[in-house]
Amino acid sequence: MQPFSLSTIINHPCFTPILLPIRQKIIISIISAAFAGVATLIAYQCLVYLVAEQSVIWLYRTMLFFILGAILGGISLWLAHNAENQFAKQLQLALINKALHIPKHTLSKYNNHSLRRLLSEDVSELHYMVAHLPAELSVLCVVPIFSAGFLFYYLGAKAIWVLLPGIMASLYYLWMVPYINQRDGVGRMQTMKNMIDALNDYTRGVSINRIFGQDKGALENYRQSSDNFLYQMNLWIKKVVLPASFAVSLLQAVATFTIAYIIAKNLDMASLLGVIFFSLAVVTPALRLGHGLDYVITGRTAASRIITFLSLPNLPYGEQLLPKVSLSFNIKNLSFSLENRKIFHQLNYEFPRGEITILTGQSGVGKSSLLSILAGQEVPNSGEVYINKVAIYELSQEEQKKHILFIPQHHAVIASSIRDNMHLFVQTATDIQLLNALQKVHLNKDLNFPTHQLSGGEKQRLILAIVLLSTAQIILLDEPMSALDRQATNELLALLENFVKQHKKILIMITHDHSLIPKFSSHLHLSSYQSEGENSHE
Ligand SMILES: Nc1ncnc2c1ncn2[C@@H]1O[C@H](COP(=O)(O)OP(=O)(O)OP(=O)(O)O)[C@@H](O)[C@H]1O
Repeated sequence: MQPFSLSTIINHPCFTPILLPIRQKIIISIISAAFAGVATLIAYQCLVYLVAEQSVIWLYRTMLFFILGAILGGISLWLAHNAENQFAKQLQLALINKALHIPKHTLSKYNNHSLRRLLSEDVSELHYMVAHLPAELSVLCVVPIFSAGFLFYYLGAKAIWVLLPGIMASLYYLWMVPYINQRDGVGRMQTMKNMIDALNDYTRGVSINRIFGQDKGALENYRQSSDNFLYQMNLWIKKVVLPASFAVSLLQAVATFTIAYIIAKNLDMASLLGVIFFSLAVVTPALRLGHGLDYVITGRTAASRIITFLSLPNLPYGEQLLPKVSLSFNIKNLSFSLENRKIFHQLNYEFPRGEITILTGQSGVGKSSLLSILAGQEVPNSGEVYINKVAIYELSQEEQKKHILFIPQHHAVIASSIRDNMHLFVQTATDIQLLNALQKVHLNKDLNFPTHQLSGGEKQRLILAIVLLSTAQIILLDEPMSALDRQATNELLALLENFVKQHKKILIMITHDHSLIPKFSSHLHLSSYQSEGENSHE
């Protein structure tokens, strides 16, 4: 992806609401940085007078302006970092918020690794652009002008000769180095990406690689790509870093010193010192900025990824509220396609209250997709999901969450304690209530028990305990008993049936177990749209 330009990033509607609150701090930081630069230059001038007159008053003035420069520089840095922290926090919240509001299949295009990268690495890669770049640009505008002014004061028109090496070094640093960098940058970035990918593949796949005896191969991949990365970095140091540092030290410092000495040798010692100070000071802001330009390139790439994510369309939400009792739940003419492939077409069904509805159909037919649509987490192409005759997208997200408990097939249990997992769904339940629910599903574990040590069947029991505690009227479960044996399935189904009947809930459950079909009077069967042209229900 071609990174967006800086002006597109700053003016993008996703970024402006996050940048606006920190605008004031950034402006004050920019002004403080410029004044800090000027105060330091004045301190240099006082130093020249101190050398010339050797009086205490110039010593005090020199100290005063150096201290003033340091204080203003400190204020500038503090404000910029404070603003950047605020910016990073708001940006992370915006990203998390976006992840909660986009359709499920859009979110599934981002794996855990790329989501984590967006939230952590990409946000921190904007650090330089927010906390340093504005101040460095302002110093680059102000300090060279003042330095040149002082030089003209000492040398008149001849100052142009002493300025030349500084100007050339600055141009080399700000134009040539980024050009060379960019020319080789894509290859270098690719090598770095290969190495990170190899590392991620290795760490992510370590347990699977062990099963297939591929762990040595994965490690070898990582070793090769890190060797390649080292080779590329050494090449970059040879081609870019060394010539740049030679240019800066020889061209700027040595040439400036020589020219300044030749031109100003008739001046007194103090003025010669002034000439050298100010001609060296011309280039300092350019060096600082030049060093940061690398971060601007990576920052622009990170910002482009963030903007692309924040621009994804949200799920539709409304403001409607629902009554607490007597819910009806039905779908009307529901059709859904993914990547231009029709999954199901014109589905109609009324889900009865106080009963379990089972949802069946062969693998890949669209059962999980239908469940996501029923939960309001996916948008159908046409048709509606109605709760109490209100279309689901007219409800607010909070209202949907209040009335619907949706537990997808994967990722339903997070790696933490049993208590944490239960509190995710039922925040107000006491420990006694949690333990009661666990007891009903025959999961005899402590609330602090780590969930990564639970078996597949035990995780499903934990989910069912959560269902028993939930106050939601509509419960959507994706294969909740697939890891349980026949006896446990029958016991837990009986428990669920009672619970649903007693509390007049609507429970829809995907199953591949066809022996369960006769047990339930409400049954929605999805057939493949491609092979049969329509979906059926019983
Ligand atoms: N994020 C996605 N992007 C594109 N296609 C997808 C995505 N998720 C699922 N699909 C496709 O949509 C179709 C329906 O998938 P879905 O998971 O709803 O089927 P399912 O009936 O629940 O399958 P299973 O019983 O195997 O869990 C499948 O063919 C699947 O390949």
